[in-house]
Amino acid sequence: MDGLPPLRAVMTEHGLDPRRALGQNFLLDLNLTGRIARQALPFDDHVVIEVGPGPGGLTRALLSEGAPRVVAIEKDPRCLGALAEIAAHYPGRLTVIEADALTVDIASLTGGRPAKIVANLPYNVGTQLLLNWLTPAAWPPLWSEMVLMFQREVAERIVATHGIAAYGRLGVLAGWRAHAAILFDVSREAFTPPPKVTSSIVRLVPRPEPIDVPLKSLETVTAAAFGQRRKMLRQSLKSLGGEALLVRAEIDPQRRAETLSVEEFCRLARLL
Ligand SMILES: C[S@@+](CC[C@H](N)C(=O)[O-])C[C@H]1O[C@@H](n2cnc3c(N)ncnc32)[C@H](O)[C@@H]1O
Repeated sequence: MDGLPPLRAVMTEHGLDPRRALGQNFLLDLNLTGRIARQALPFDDHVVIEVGPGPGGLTRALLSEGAPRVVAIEKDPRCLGALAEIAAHYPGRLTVIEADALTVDIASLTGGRPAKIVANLPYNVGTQLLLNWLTPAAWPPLWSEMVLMFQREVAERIVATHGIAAYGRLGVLAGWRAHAAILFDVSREAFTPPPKVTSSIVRLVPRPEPIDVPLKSLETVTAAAFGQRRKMLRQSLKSLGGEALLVRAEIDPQRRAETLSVEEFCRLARLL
């Protein structure tokens, strides 16, 4: 399709037998990776940051869909040969960094240009990576859009709002910074090897206006509230001021955590 060898042949040539410890469930169908890459259009002058390119299915799709510049961070050195072939096919457009993405400051990769993050994330570190990108104090964030694959259950927690069973700390932190939506599901069979569960593609875009509140306070209040999510807030927030705190925030002390909007959590956090 793009003049490069089929991904299955690439895996054989480079000895890329998938490793579970690295969350390696590869997408080998370029039609599917193309569909994912197109969710991040238009690329304009954005740098696309991809975490975990593996044998390069999504990387190839991003480049063939016109991303002017892709910076890919991969922890597994076995993938570097296959990725170097892609870089040679698209001169000057792909940079591969061999690193653990958890330790990379992505601000150092954009060269001051706007960025989009597009990735089929390793499941074991996906949530932590998302939190690393969501929570820096700087506003606007350096990403103008993220298109990310998660296990469906995690995706549901990211997009959940108040009143929904999956709503919890992750939904509050995501909602504090971004508007998030599930775009479509990807079945287990699409991966090599198939994971245990269905996956979903999530899009996040920054909120139009930031909500000014210290991250630490927001984490403290959501941890306490959702740590005892069945209890009334006057009980679950007892150690943080309980009823008096809730009254100051003009929130009914008899409510439960999952009924509070992101804005209400932020109001409470600001009073801590
Ligand atoms: C789910 S696979 C996706 C591979 C490829 N993007 C695809 O869609 O076929 C996750 C990839 O992330 C890499 N990876 C795992 N942990 C990582 C980390 N901490 N930092 C960077 N890459 C990591 C794995 O080696 C693997 O290539």
